[in-house]
Amino acid sequence: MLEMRIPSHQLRDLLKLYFIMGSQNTDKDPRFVLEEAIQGGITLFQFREKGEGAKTGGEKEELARSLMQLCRNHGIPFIVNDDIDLAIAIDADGVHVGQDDEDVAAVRERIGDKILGVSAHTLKEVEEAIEDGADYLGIGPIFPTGTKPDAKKPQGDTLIRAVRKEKIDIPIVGIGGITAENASFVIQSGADGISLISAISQAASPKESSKQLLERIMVPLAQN
Ligand SMILES: Cc1ncsc1CCOP(=O)(O)O
Ligand SMILES: C=C1C=NC(C)=NC1=N
Ligand SMILES: [Mg+2]
Repeated sequence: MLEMRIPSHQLRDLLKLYFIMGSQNTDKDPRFVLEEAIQGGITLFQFREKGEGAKTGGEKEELARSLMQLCRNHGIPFIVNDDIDLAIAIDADGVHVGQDDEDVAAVRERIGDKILGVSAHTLKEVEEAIEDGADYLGIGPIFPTGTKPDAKKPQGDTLIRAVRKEKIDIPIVGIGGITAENASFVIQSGADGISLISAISQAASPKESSKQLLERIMVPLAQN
């Protein structure tokens, strides 16, 4: 059937509480963690099986399918990080790519109208990503993070504010070291949501942590 790119307002709602996880980000069963996070109110999920201890090949695909099913049971879109082949093979709802991954325009060509997220660290990268067909941007790291060893220098809200100052209103999610304590700061900078890994994947209760994060951003979101 005729498909179309997701409308920005719909995507903004999805980006509110964007949980990202791979099996390497938790000592628990990732399926349990995701189910809890969904119960706690996450609005979008990204499967990011990458780095030390990550699964590969068939094991990775099997976990992806299992986590995607949990999302599908609750109407949560399922995004795959970096691995375009996997995203297409399992018919995921979208992909997220970084600056060192496949060329964004080429990815857009391959995935059709699926959701396409791009990481950006400078205004130039922001403008290029938009030109190449990105639906949303992941901007960060906002704060220091221990989760991504090769993360760039933390930039606070500088770039998000600069983008909004340029009247560029593409959906934006902040990322990097985000917790319940600093979540509102990210929204106040002009982001449409927060994306994070350890604040939920390493929480004693992923469900309670998700709930608390959502509570912390509701008011700031209403003021944007
Ligand atoms: C994938 C990624 N990109 C920039 S920082 C980061 C890791 C975010 O993990 P955490 O939310 O645990 O800081
Ligand atoms: C690096 C990333 C930046 N932003 C998002 C949303 N996901 C990522 N994997
Ligand atoms: Mg990447």
